Amino acid sequence: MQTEKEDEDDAAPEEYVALCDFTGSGSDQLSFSRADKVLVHAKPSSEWWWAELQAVRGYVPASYLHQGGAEEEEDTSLDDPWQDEEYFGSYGMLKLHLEMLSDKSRTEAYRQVILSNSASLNNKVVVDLGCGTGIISLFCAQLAQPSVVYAVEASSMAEYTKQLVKQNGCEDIVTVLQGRAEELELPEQVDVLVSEWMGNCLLFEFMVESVLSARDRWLREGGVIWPSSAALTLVPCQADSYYTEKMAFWDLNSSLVLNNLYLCRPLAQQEFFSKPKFSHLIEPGDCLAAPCDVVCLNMYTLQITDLEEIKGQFHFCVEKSGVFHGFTAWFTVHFKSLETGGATVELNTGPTSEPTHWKQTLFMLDRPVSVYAGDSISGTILLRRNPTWRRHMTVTLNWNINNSTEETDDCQVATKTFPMWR
Ligand SMILES: NC(=[NH2+])NCCC[C@H]1O[C@@H](n2cnc3c(N)ncnc32)[C@H](O)[C@@H]1O
Repeated sequence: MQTEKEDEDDAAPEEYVALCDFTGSGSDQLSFSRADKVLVHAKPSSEWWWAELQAVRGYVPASYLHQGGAEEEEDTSLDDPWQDEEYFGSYGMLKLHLEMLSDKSRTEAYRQVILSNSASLNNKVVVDLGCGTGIISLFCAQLAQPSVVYAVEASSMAEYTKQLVKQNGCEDIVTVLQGRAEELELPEQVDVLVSEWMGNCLLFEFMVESVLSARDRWLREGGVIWPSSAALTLVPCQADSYYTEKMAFWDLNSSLVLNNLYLCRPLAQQEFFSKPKFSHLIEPGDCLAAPCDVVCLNMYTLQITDLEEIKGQFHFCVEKSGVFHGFTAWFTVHFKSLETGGATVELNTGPTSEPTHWKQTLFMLDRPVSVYAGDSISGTILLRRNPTWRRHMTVTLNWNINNSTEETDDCQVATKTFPMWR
């Protein structure tokens, strides 16, 4: 990738600060750690710059660097790429815990896991990572006889969790440890690591990284992790009411104000369709094809580095003619039984299950397309983690539509990238 530019003696390199760690691949990429001061000598492209650190030169990803004076180094993006202050601050209040505890499917799935494995949990050492109010730890203590449950919780909710454990008579089994799992030590390895870590579109919040880090540090050889696997499912869908509400409203004379508001359409597209819609409830009848699992994660083998970019493929056969407004995504997690041959528990957040607090995630196309039974929609999905804001990602969908009708063999190819949220 060398150009004569990089070989020139530079006038004056610019100093940048690294926002997070970068491990170069290949001999011409320069590795660095968060907060390193990197000298940028040339910017041959918007994505890769030629830089120097401690007299070593190489290519660096521009998005990992931040230029600013001393005053800007106070910028939170340097100190808190995980936004932990805001993140754990929100979990220190009841709102999110009330939402999760009120989610019957979610809470009952975890209760079922403990109940159906109660015999095997006898005398086991369990850690509940991100225990919140401690409900899963209480299930363990009340429905089984583990020797100990370490309930790990970083937010200030842990103070109340300690009282809840005592109030429910479980203090001889459940030990609440307040702190980020990454900064805590447990007195022993564990037999079982259980956590409810799933975010919108499965990965948002990237709490999964904390689970994998805890697995690598605390789970003994042959130990069990719950959930044991996770799948992200996608389907092409109609979203007529959402489209009408947000976009058709601006068409001539369709809105209540009976004026020409047509010029607002590009604004509406940017404002309402450029990001995914969380908490979307898709009707089963809105699915234009059979859903497809596009990503499958094995929680025993998944590595933290795998989370940077996760790719999936799909091929949908349109089963009924309709309007292709977008894609809807949801996830399913499985809890393998501790007992050989025991039943696997499933928590499915899709449209054919009881709605959960996650509901589904809708990715709207810029323009709806009519599709007909027999057409096919195939392509790829790419979940790319944000190198700076570590709880965020972008979702890129590439698709092409193959019309089934003989007379036209036109194939419409398209792509769209959705930030979630940065
Ligand atoms: N399913 C989700 N999307 N969120 C539900 C679980 C999140 C709970 O885990 C806690 N939590 C999240 N990450 C951590 C961590 N690394 N260490 C300790 N507690 C954590 C967080 O404070 C909250 O109480």
